[in-house]
Amino acid sequence: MEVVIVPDARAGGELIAEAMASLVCRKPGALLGVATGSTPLPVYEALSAKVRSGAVDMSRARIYQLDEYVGLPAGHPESYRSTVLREVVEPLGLTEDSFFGPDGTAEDVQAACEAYDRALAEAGGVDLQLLGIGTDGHIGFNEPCSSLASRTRIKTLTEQTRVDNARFFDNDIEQVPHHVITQGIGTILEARHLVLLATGEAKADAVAHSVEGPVSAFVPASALQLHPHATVVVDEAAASKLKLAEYFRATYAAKPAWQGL
Ligand SMILES: N[C@@H]1[C@@H](O)[C@H](O)[C@@H](COP(=O)(O)O)O[C@@H]1O
Repeated sequence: MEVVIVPDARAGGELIAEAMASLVCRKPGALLGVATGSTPLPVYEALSAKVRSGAVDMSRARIYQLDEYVGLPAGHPESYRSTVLREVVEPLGLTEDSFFGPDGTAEDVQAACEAYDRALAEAGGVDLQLLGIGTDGHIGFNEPCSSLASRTRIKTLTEQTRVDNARFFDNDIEQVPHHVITQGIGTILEARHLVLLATGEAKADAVAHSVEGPVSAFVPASALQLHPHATVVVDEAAASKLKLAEYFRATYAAKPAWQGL
C-alpha cells in the first residue's frame, strides 16, 4: 500500500485526476469506478478541467457506480445515479450510455445486485476504483463487519452513516434511506487499482485504523491492505494520526515523478 500525504484536498484531487487521465491516455476505454460524497469532488473538478482544456479525451471511458440508495424514486436528486450524472458524467462530457450502476429502484433488489456484479466482470473489471471513507471506516456502503469477501448486495446503514449523510437530505435523517446497494468488499478488491482519498480531521481515526491497524471486517477500508495496488491519498489533517507519516512522506518524496500513482 502506498500512502501519499498531500497539503490539501485540492492537491489530492489534482494528483488523482492526473492518475485517471494518464490511465485513459494509455487505455482509452478504461473503466473508472467512482465514489460519491464530498471528498472526491476535487478529483472530478480537476479531471473535467483536463477534459475542457483538451489535455485528455475521455470520450471512450466508462464510468461505474460504487453504491446506491434503495427505494429513492428514479431521478431523485440525491440518488447516487443522479449525483454521479451531475458531478462526474456530465462535467466529463460523457452521456448516460457510458455510465453504469446498480438499480436501486428494482422490484427484485437482490437480482439487481447480482446483475451488477456480473456486468462489472463481463465489462472486463474496473481499472481504477476511487474510494472515499466513512468516519467508521466504511468503503462504498460496506458498513463495519461487512464480509471481506462480500459481493454486491443489499446493506442496512448504521445510524452514524445516516446522520453523516443527512446533510444531503435537508438535514433530515428521516429522509435518509435505511437500505442501500453496494459493491461488496470482494468486488471492490477486484479492481486493478484502488485509490482512496480522505481529507479532514474527521477521517483521521478511520485512516489510521485502515492503514496501520489490523485487517478487520470491523474496519472495512483495512481490506485495502490485501490489494496489490492500493493508494491512499490523505491531506495533512486526515494523516494526523498516522504513526508512520514521516516514513510515508520520505518514501513518496524519493519516488520518481514518472512512476505516477
Ligand atoms: N457511500 C458513500 C461513500 O462512498 C463515501 O466514501 C462516504 C464518505 O463521504 P464524504 O466523502 O462526504 O465524507 O459517504 C457515503 O457513505
